[in-house]
Amino acid sequence: MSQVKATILEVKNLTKVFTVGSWIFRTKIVAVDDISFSLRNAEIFTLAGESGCGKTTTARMILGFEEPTSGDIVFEGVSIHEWKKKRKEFMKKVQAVFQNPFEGFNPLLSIDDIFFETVRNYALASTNDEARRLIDEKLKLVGLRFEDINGRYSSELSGGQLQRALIARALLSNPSLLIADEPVSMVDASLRMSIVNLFAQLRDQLGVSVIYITHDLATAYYVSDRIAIMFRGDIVEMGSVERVLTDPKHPYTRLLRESIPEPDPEKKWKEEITIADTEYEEYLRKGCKFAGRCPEVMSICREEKPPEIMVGDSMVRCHLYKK
Ligand SMILES: Nc1ncnc2c1ncn2[C@@H]1O[C@H](COP(=O)(O)OP(=O)(O)OP(=O)(O)O)[C@@H](O)[C@H]1O
Repeated sequence: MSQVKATILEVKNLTKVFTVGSWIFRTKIVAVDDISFSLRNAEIFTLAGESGCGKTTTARMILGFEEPTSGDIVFEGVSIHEWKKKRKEFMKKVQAVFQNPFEGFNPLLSIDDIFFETVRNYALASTNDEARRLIDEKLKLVGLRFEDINGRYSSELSGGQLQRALIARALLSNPSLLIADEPVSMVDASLRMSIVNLFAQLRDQLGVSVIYITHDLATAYYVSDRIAIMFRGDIVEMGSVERVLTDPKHPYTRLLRESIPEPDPEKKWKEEITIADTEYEEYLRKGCKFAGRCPEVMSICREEKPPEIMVGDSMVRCHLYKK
């Protein structure tokens, strides 16, 4: 009998509006526009879409780094507003793995020191021996040994080794949720699959849930259970990865599957944001935000935002499927 897994995270009508531009030209960007999804225990859920669709902003709100404009996030049955009062406990349970492994460790400290510091910070062990055993155990899970990090600095490890070490450090506190934002886009192409595979292994061995954020539909297909495709702040399609990527319903998912751009390792978050006017328009469009590019556009698409429509077991936000 297949067991229904418990829900670990619920994202409810989450919205984030940024105001950008100079005082002469100010405009609003609805970076995340009323999105809802839930994540079950031991599930890998991918947020995919082009640059600027709101994936990272969603992750930052879940992690508590960004305040939602409206909506709620409920983790293990407790709202993030409540978790704010227990920040350290929350951070033990929800760990992040970011894109650039070279920025993940303080270059002035040896990696073993950083691991011991994390153990101390979260009070995860009462003796040095216990700390060492814990560190060994987590390194082993990601295919590293203590000798690989002992007395070594981040500049001495390869990108792949560093990303594994970052994942091992994230596991020290036995988190129930890992948020991995483009974790392999700066890792050598030949090593990407092995790192992505680690997430599946951690899900299966430890029951960890993972939010995997990526541009790369190939690794998403390989590793995820479910996927949400985002476009200009909206989730336009969501369902099992098998269904969404082999039989996409939304015209944007179809387009994305054919023309997914490579993640750009040079690209970093910039304080100053300049995007083309047409893109601003897309964020603020009142009907379907994809209407301007959709090969199957109808007049209603420019007028009304499509509702969430269930097609089989998946959700599609597209007027084509209105009954
Ligand atoms: N702090 C901020 N201030 C103003 N605008 C922001 C801020 N953070 C994000 N944005 C804007 O919100 C939109 C969504 O950005 P976000 O980084 O969430 O997208 P993304 O899908 O993760 O893209 P990428 O893959 O490039 O990181 C973009 O237009 C971005 O420029």
